[in-house]
Amino acid sequence: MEAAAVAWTAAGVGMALVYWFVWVMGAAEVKGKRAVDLKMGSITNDKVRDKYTQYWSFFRRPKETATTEASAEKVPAFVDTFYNLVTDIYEWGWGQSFHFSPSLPGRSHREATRVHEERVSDLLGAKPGHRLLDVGCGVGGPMRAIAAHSGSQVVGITINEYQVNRARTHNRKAGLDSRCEVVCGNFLSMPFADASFDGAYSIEATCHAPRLQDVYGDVFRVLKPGGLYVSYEWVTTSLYRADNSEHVEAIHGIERGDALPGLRRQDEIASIAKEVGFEVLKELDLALPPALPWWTRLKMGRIAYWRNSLVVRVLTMLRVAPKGVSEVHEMLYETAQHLTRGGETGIFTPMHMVLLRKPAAAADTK
Ligand SMILES: C=C(CC[C@@H](C)[C@H]1CC[C@H]2C3=CC[C@H]4[C@H](C)[C@@H](O)CC[C@]4(C)[C@H]3CC[C@]12C)C(C)C
Ligand SMILES: C[S@@+](CC[C@H](N)C(=O)[O-])C[C@H]1O[C@@H](n2cnc3c(N)ncnc32)[C@H](O)[C@@H]1O
Repeated sequence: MEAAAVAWTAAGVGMALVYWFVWVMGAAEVKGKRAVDLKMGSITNDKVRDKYTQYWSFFRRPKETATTEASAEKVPAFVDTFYNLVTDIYEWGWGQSFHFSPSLPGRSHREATRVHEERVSDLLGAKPGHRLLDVGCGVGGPMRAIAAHSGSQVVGITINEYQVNRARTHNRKAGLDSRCEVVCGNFLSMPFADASFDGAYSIEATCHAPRLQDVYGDVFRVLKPGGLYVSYEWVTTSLYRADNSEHVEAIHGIERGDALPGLRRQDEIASIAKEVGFEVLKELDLALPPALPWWTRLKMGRIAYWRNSLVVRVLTMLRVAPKGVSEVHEMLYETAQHLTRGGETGIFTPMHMVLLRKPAAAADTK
């Protein structure tokens, strides 16, 4: 009798622990995504591993993906696959804004994220009546913050259909669907009319473009003359040394784990903007002091990543999550180490900000 009671108690405690670990601890803090709801975008469960393998073999040597025209053309499709694989994990472990921001003393990550997004809105001078373009909008965290802060209309574009659906759901839930619209498409050739936006922005998204000229050129085309464009770019800084193997390893690690066809140098951005016709009004690395490190959030998350990895394994074993999720999670964990290294050494920044203007007298097309 006593043995039975012990067994029942142990079973009860076990169940409670699993519940706590997976449903409670594994649940989104403020993010709206729980571990038990992890999907791999529009990839069916039986294809997750194959898709991950295909992704990995394509981006294994990131620099080569941009150098031949044939492989550069394939980049958007592989970026789409990447976001099918990672979107739910990002939402679960990070939130609805897929970018970094400088830490703010005494303020939460959520607040620091919002401040970084509102800065874009303020740089653009966004206001009610303006129609803004969000280039590479993810699931729309920045779009909702900017629409709420400025009162403007925002149209977002993403290559990934699954993100379109997530973003629309979040917009509806936030009561912002009348001011936030989401379109599935390629930002290298956008389905928008010439001179149809008052302003545009991209937050940590154009780094996926094999040629920055293509995306900047198309943003230039859809902006009204006099319209402003703000971009937060992922770049290597002047501290990066191509003959330093540690530097090379960190940068390759960042490129491989983030679907990047080769990072650009910080000093290339403004000249590319000018090449397509923009005036450069401001250029600043927002990660430089007095800004506090953006990578501390990644470092602080280590215990949570360990827990997440266990949760993902348990869910895969229980067949709640598809096979292959653990590999994707592991890849992200390694990417986080490379990003941290890039931040600590100062060879990489994810927030090189440029404020650009299409000249008032510019022709409507590039
Ligand atoms: C701009 C891009 C994405 C930037 C970041 C939002 C993401 C870069 C690396 C991601 C993560 C790394 C570790 C994950 C962790 C192992 C997991 O348990 C929970 C999610 C992570 C923290 C995940 C979250 C998003 C990132 C920080 C790129 C793609 C251009
Ligand atoms: C790291 S996420 C950033 C999302 C959003 N800006 C944010 O901060 O939350 C990069 C985004 O760029 C989009 N993207 C990448 N390449 C694209 C392309 N060729 N066309 C359209 N969107 C693209 C991805 O689908 C994703 O939504």
